[in-house]
Amino acid sequence: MIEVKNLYKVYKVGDTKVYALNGVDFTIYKGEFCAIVGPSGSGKSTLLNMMAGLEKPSKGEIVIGGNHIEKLSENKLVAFRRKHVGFIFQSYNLIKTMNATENVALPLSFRGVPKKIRNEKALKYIKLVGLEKQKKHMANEMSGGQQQRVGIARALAMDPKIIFADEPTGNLDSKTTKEILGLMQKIVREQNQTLIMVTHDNYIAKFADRQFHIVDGKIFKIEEQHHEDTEEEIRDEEV
Ligand SMILES: Nc1ncnc2c1ncn2[C@@H]1O[C@H](COP(=O)(O)OP(=O)(O)OP(=O)(O)O)[C@@H](O)[C@H]1O
Repeated sequence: MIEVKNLYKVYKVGDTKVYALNGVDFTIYKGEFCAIVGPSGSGKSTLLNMMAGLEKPSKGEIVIGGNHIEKLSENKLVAFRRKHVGFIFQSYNLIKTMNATENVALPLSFRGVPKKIRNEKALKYIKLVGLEKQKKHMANEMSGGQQQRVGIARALAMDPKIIFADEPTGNLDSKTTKEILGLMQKIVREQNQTLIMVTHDNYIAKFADRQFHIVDGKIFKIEEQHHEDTEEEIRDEEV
């Protein structure tokens, strides 16, 4: 699904060069839930932004579904993101004066989907994330965990090939964090979606099928997680 080859991103700060990405290589397969995990400043957001086509690499290749996205023009990148990519943010970014279902339906209206179809679709995904009872609740009448479920439903309703999540549970308590990560695992499995999550937290990264550990702009370890074992481990650990 995504091939990253020999990827570099160098920022110039005054006279010095910051190597935010320093030769990154990996492949992510369709249907995988991957975590990019590393400390603050290690290059996680830079890597995510590059894979999502939000920033251009200094060197290297990013091939998504056969397309070299580092070679696309800005207009083509916008079209690529609209068609293939979904985002889940830490801060949810919901419209406060709209209810849960309307928030999920909104991006579909930008795509020109007729009202009846977008409402049906929005409701389907609201149900999938377990919010049927709250479907008419305004965004600001919901808990953080419920708002993040709406954020997940909103990303999924666009049928993206790839979903990027940047610290998606950053504002949530430990119980809700587990619920949201469990939901993300379940959805990736059921819908055969590809999900890439960025986090600084090793515990959170364990919910992914594979973890890419990054430090100083380099991937130094790729770890596979067998979730039958993880559940035990996770139960024993503090969040
Ligand atoms: N626009 C920029 N200009 C200059 N340096 C940048 C820029 N963006 C990022 N950097 C530098 O690149 C490195 C990687 O930053 P990045 O934001 O990717 O790290 P991160 O792992 O996502 O950190 P955090 O967890 O704190 O968000 C850091 O040293 C940062 O200071």
